[in-house]
Amino acid sequence: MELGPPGGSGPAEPGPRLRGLRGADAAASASSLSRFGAEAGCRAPAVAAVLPAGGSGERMGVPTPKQFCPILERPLISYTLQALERVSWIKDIIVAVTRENMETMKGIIQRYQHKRISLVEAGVTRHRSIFNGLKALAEDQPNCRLSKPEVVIIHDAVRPFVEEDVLLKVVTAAQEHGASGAIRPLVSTVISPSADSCLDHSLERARYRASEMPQAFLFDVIYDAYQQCSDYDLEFGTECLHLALKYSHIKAKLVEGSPDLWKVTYKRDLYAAESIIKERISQKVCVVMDTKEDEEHVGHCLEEMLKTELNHVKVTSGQDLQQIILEQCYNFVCVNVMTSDFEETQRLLNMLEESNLSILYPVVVISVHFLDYESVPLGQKMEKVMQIREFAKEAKKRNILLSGLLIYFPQVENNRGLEEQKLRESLRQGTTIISALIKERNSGLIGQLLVA
Ligand SMILES: Nc1ccn([C@@H]2O[C@H](COP(=O)(O)OP(=O)(O)OP(=O)(O)O)[C@@H](O)[C@H]2O)c(=O)n1
Ligand SMILES: O=C(CO)[C@H](O)[C@H](O)COP(=O)(O)O
Repeated sequence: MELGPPGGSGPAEPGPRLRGLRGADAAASASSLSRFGAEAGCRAPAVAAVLPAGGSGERMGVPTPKQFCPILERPLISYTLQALERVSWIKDIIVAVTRENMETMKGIIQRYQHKRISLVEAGVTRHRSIFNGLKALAEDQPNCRLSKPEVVIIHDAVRPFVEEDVLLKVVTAAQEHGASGAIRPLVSTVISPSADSCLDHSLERARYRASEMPQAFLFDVIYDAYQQCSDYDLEFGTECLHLALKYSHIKAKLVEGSPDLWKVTYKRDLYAAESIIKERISQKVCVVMDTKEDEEHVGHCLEEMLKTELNHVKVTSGQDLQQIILEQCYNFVCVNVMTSDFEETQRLLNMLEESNLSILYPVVVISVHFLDYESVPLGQKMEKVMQIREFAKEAKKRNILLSGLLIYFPQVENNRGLEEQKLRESLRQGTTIISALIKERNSGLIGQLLVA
């Protein structure tokens, strides 16, 4: 079986087109569904997805509905859309949003270049929102523009870390069983309180599971269920699998999901989501060298030190920058030896601007300058380095977080041993600073010239 993304290690492929990448990745994703189907003895079904996104996020306790809350300055829902739209075999993605948030949603689709999205109006409950989404795909509805899929995925807009492998599993199981949903082991025991708030009974935790999303259904199974269900179900129901059982008599196949499928519900979940995203985009660092200089070996020393300090991170040299950008590296260390010019950094910034890399994630660029700032008077040499503020202001407009780092590099040779020791110390300190800038992605530090 060939699954799409590599086990959740990297960020979802961006909606905007990164030149050259999308075609190959999309083909791999499309073939994953047909191969999986062939192995299971069935053909690849037509698949669409419905995303309820019409809630107000009361439990989050902030005025903005949680699906529009920013994570690294991008709304949460955009991450979920990104995770679904990179799966090429999902033909249509229907998003249910309230009338008052319709323009906001259109703005998000445009700004982050999301594809294959149709909007419908949300209902006053989650079930009503989902029903509206299904109606947009049903052939019996007037003005129906979309074609009815064989299988429909239902996924909450506030579960951003859904991977292709679990989507594939629920879709294939739905094709065979009529309905399927992701489950997780329970974290806490479920108990039932009596009317006077005393324990009535407790469930045996090992026998129960938490029902998560995504879920998938043969379209007719779930659409028929929604058409038959009562106002009470639509008003108070929380489980689509239950509707399929109650009204279409289909027992859903349950599929084990990953811990990352959890629903962003409370404020702390936003912090958790941000940490996961930061961690994912910090896994690769590219070191770009100024190859004109003789002393470039210090650049290589820095590269080696970065490899030891960030031992779980892939540190590569930037020989083929185009390729590295295509591979979605979001962190660049631009090494300038014995110069305060920004030529190399500027070249990199231009390339980043040409690519669409920073549309979805902030890209960190650290302009490193090896300078003998102890014996050379700072004045003239530093003038150029100080321009970093201006560069950074411009770069920020394109979601690039630029900061500068001075590493002590002795020019005059007097006490070799001592200078060597000072250089190593400065390199070590520089490595720690670089690591912090990449991991934290703090836009408050842009334009700063840090000294190691
Ligand atoms: N009338 C509604 C209510 C909820 N949802 C969506 O259903 C998903 C899961 O619901 P939930 O986590 O309960 O979201 P909220 O209702 O927004 O949260 P809360 O219960 O805290 O108010 C979310 O994507 C939410 O936007 C929806 O489309 N229409
Ligand atoms: O996990 C789910 C389905 O099993 C839903 O996300 C959850 O039940 C939605 O319920 P609510 O909108 O009331 O939070």
